[in-house]
Amino acid sequence: MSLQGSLFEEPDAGNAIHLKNGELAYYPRLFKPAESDVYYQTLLDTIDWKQESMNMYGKQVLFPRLMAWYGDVATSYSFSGNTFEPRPWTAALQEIRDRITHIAQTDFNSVLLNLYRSGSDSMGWHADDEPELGPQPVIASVNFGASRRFLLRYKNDHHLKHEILLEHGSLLVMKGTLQQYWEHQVPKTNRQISGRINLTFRFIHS
Ligand SMILES: O=C(O)CCC(=O)C(=O)O
Ligand SMILES: [Fe+2]
Repeated sequence: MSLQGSLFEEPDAGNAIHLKNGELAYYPRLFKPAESDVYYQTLLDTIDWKQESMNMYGKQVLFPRLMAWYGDVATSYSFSGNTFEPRPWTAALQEIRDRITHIAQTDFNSVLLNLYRSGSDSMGWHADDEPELGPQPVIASVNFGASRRFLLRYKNDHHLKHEILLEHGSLLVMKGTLQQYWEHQVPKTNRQISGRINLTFRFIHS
C-alpha cells in the first residue's frame, strides 16, 4: 500500500447505489472536515437566505427551511408556484461547483441551496422532475453541517425504500431515471442537532 493510500482516503472513491430504475453515487468525504467547516460558515454568512412561501390549498405556507438560488443568468427555476431568479455565483459556490463537475462529469449552470436551521426544518416528498431539468437530470447534492437522513421511496410502490445518511462534506449524485421513478425527502428529527446546508447543483435548459 502506498503511503498516500494508507494515510488518506481516496478522494474520488464513490459508492454506487443501484436502485430499481434509478442510480445514485455517494461520496462520503469529498470535502475534508476542516474544509467543510469553512464552507459551512462561509455559506451561512454570505448566501442571501430567505424563507419562501408556497401556495397550499389556497393558503400561503412558509417552507420549513431557508432557501437560495444561484446560477448563470437566464436559469430561472419554478416550483411549488414560485419562480426563482438566480443570483450570480459567489466564489465559494464556483469552487464547489468546479470540484463536483469533475466528479459528476457533467456541467451545472445553477444551484439551489437549502438551510435546515435545526431538526424541525425539513423537506417533504418530491422528485426533481421539473421540465426545465430535462428527462434524465444529473443532480449533484453537497452537504455541510449536521448529518441528516435522506429517504427515497418508489413512486408506484411506497414499500420499496432506501435511506442514506448525508454527512458533513459529502456528495450525492442522483442520475438516470431516478427522478422519474423515485421521490425523496429529508424528514424532521427530534435529535438536538445543529444546522445543515445542502446544495443541489442542476443544469436548467432554457
Ligand atoms: O437537503 C437535501 O438533502 C435534499 C434537497 C433536495 O431534495 C432538493 O433541493 O431538491
Ligand atoms: Fe430534491
